[in-house]
Amino acid sequence: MVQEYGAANRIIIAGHFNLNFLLMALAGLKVIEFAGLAPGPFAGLILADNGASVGKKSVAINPKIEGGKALLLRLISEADVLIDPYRPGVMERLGLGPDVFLGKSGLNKRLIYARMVGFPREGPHKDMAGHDINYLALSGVLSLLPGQDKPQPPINIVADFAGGGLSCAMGILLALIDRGKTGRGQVVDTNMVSGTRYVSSFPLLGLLVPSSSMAMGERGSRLLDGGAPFYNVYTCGDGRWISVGCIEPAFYKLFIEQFVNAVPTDFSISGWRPTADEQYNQDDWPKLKEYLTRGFAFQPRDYWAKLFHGTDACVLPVLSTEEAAQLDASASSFPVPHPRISAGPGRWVVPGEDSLYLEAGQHTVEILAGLGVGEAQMEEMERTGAIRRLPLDDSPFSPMSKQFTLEEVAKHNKPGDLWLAIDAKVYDVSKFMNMHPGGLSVLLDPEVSGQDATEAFFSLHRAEVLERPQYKRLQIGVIAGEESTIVSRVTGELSKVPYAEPTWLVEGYHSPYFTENHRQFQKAVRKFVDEDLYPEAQIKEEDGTRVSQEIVDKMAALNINAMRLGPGKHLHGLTLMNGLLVLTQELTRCGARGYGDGLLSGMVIGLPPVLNFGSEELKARVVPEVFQGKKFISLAISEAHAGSDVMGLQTTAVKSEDGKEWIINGTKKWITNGHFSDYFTVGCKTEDGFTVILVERGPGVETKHIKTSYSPSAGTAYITFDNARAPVGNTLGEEGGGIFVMLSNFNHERWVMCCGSARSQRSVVEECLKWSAQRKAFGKPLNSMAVIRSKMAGMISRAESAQAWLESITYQMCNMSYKQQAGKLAGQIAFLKAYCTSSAQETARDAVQIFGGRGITRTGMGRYIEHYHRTVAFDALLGGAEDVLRDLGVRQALRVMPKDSRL
Ligand code: HEM
Repeated sequence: MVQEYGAANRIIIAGHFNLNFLLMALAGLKVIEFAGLAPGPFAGLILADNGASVGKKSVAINPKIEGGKALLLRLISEADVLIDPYRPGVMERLGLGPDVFLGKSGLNKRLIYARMVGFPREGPHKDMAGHDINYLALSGVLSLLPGQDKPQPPINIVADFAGGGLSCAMGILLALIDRGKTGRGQVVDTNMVSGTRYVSSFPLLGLLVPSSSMAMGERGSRLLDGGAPFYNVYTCGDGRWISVGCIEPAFYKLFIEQFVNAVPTDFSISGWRPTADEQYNQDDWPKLKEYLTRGFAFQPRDYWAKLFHGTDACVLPVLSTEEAAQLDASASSFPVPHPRISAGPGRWVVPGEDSLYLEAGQHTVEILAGLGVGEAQMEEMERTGAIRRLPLDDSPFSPMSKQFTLEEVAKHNKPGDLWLAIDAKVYDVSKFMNMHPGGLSVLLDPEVSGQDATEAFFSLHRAEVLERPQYKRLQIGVIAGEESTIVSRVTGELSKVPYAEPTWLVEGYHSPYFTENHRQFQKAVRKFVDEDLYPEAQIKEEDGTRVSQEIVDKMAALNINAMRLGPGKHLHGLTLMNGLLVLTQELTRCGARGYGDGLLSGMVIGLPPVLNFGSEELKARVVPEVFQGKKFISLAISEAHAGSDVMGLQTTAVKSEDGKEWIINGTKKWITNGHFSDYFTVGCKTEDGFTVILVERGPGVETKHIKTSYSPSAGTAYITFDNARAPVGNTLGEEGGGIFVMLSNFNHERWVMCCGSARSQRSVVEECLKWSAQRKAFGKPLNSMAVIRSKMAGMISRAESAQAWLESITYQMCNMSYKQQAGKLAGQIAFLKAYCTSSAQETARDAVQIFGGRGITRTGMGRYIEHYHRTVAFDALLGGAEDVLRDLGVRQALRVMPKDSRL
């Protein structure tokens, strides 16, 4: 079926019907991209990255069939932009040319009809096939490019992506601006030959100016094409490369003097050594080139990179793509969209693994359903060939409906024709086998190829592997008469594994604290976590980008943001979902520690001082927009100089001469969410002692990412305040009374951390129980060994006692005022937090022992355990280090010791 659909008939829709990306530049824009080769999708990607969609969706429609064409007309009539990547005439022949939409009685006069062809639309090559290299050739630009004997193409970057895709996207943006003024759409015409010439304007114009570097010399002998020795790439001692680009005499001087110093003193080219003032003496260039070529070979690349780092010598290492990805703040292998637009820093959606594999027709059902096309109509259209949709599990077209016997499967046991059965499902891995991350040989093993490989599979993969779309579609049917028995995560449901849920959620147990309402509430939050939060958390923890605005908006709509601050006046008038403990514990289940903190934990600890100690005017301005997820806040207390020791802080705030503003100077470190915060609740040293002030991002406030052991998704920042200003009205609490502001905050912060820690210990218990049951060692399941069971006993006891103590303290909190809590519970909470985090570390260590090598591997079976173990120390430090808290607890107790007590 797939093959019947030629490229010209497939449609990619980069647009979503119900999106609400208010903060992104192209929010709500619906783009229809007819599937083509690289440049069209790139133009679509640029639009999608800026808000036109959450990633692309694919619908497969055949426009040559009656119903298909009608559908297309409808879709395009509702679109803002259409991207046509076909040769001239194709769209017209399909009856979908620009006139149909933009003409006199056109169907969509606001449509921006972007067309992209290789050769100029009117020229002599217009009907010919071609590729990047041909467009480059015809543009004249290829003749300028370096390469021995003949020019070499610089992959397909210039014509396809710069001259084609990028130009096309720019044309669309220009047309959108124009539409904003006139209300009318128009045709945007891009061809890659002219586009290439345009992006090459400067070199091409340079050729016309006799004195320019482009006009001097032949290809390969010019300033920027490898001719100049000081603008070149050299191979270093370790075989890696370094780039040199010091064109300006001042930069060259810096470079050459340092270089000559770095090579052995007796090194020369037959007695010749370069000098700083002979840079442009072309007669010396061959000698200079040889000098640099041999000179760079004395040392490895990174030696040179370090030597010139931070200087103006313009010498930088040629990084591999992997190294370059690491340098990116997000350390993402997927390039982050560019340019960044300050209105929404980092608020784009980086495609996850799923959207890297877009299959024609993957979203046909979703998109047509959005148009109101019913199942019966879709079925009919599929029958006539007007549409193609990918099978869905529960549709009659699902592979579930195709049945095979194990004997039939066994016939497909060779390279190129390889099937296997896993958990009563049949997979055709013929095409996948060469890409299998575990290698080809394991799949060709006689015990596996054509066989029921369930046991082999589950001892090496997490069940969720088969749920990823790119693997799910390998399934071609089921084994007749057999039923799947393996359950991985059942979205929204409680786990059946013992101790995987707190007792109040387990059937047959009772609780003095929780009611049916709480259970209902838990169910609602779990659904949100499993369906929306978990998938995004897994992607973003890896790619390091922050929580999406879509999730923030959803949490705002559910009033989750407001609820996370616990009971109080701020909840008045909001649609309430009860139970902060429940909420916090469920959110922890997103299973991604950095992302979890990125999920506005800055608000959880940074906003209460505003709520409880801010002026009415300040609260009215700040609180609603933070709850609505429009602005972000963080708590900025700790410094490189002082962490748990609040009185040792060095950031100062002094009043301006007119007494109206605070002027703040100093630095803050490890500020969760700081990198994307608009507000900072800052602890400052003032004349009267310690004062907390709300500072808004503005002049004098800079934030930098700190690379910690968890994901940059948390936005952990180093903040500098250089004469930053805040109105005196932004003071939280009394001047000099900061310690009281913080004390009431500490209880809340620590208690929240206990909720998270107790819940994640439980998740580790679940992982270990499952793994020790399915993993065989020495011929028996791991859990048949007493040492393993003993470790499990410790883990379970710790998780249960943390939860029980937490529930008891929470009950006390519910029945005490903040003031009473400060007196009676600060010590209890401090002890609990220290207990939670120390037991968490013990549990993490034991879990790694149980998982073995997998427990230190970031992908595969042990990935949660690896993640947990790597990030568990955060809790033990944030909100007060363990020893400090324990001591605080004892000191609090000593304070209330009866003076007259004797043994
Ligand atoms: C539809 C079938 C299969 C799919 C989609 C699949 C997919 C994968 C993936 C994604 C990985 C990377 C590890 C991870 O991230 O979890 C992997 C690893 C591996 N696979 Fe498969 N696999 C399949 C079948 C099998 C079978 C039947 C075997 C039989 C022995 C096998 C043996 C392995 C091995 C040995 C590894 C390396 C495990 C490690 O590094 O610990 N795979 N596979």
